[in-house]
Amino acid sequence: MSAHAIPFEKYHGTGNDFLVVDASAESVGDRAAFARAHCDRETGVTAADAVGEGSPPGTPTGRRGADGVLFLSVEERFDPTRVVMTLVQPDGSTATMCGNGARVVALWAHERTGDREFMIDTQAGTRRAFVNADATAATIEMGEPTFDPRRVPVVRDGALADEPLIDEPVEGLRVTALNTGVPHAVSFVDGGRDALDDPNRIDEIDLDRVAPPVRHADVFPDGANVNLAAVVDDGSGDGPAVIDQRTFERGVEGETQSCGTGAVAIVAAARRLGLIEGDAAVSRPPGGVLEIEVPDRGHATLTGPVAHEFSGTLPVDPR
Ligand SMILES: N[C@H](CCC[C@H](N)C(=O)O)C(=O)O
Repeated sequence: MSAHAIPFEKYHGTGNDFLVVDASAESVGDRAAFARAHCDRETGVTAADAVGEGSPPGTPTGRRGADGVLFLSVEERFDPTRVVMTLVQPDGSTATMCGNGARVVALWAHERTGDREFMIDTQAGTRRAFVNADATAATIEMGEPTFDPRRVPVVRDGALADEPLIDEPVEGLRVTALNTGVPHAVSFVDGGRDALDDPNRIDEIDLDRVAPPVRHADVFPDGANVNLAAVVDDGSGDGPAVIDQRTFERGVEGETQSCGTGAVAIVAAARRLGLIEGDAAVSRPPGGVLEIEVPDRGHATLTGPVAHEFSGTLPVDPR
């Protein structure tokens, strides 16, 4: 292991946790190896790697490792300030977009610049981001979700080649396929987290068993993140719809505490299937509460809490 260590910071948005490295100040030659080593849930980064000020161990996620490394560079010569974001995942792959990661980027950039509005350059496009007045939450414009099979992407032969994949069986789950910056499969189940009497409720499903065949199905040439969703309130009364969420993430190859592109995908799919009323909804992944808007046209938005956990240094070459 090389002795050379670089500064990092750890943040999370609704339990989706990320290491942040300032890519304009630090150079990491092998980003995939860095992410694989330090994101590992058994041997990766811990609060014990923290130095200086920051929250003590027992921080909100409190777990070893992370769901990815955000390599960021701020470009203050633009107005609003731009931040170039690259997310390298625990398996070493790069994701084109990450909703909770982009919310972390906004808070990180706010803490550096004092600004509240940013343009974040992702591989899925440039996204506007806002930090709230007391810097406890951030909103991201997420682009327009698409069900277009060429853009999810979904690949099928013959007459189905140009058809979107809507509420159809794939490897044992009924799913709807769409892209919200990254590919998602959404499967609606009956009981929400609190429906304790329902044997089919969302938390009774063995996601680590049912998701991988869908995630690797031939119809998804780039793979897919796999979401379970239960409509708890359809939004026909007072207030927005409420949906419980669980997501198995490509690149993490496991369930995460929260997924922002997944939350947007669930709300967009629920609208498409006529399961909810209105264009605003609340999604409740295990790690917290996200607010989503999916208007008929234009950007979806994603809002939710985001927090700094601790700062420290890590070996740049962990092999
Ligand atoms: N957690 C992220 C999604 C990362 C995307 C990634 N897992 C992939 O598609 O490879 C989010 O909040 O949107």
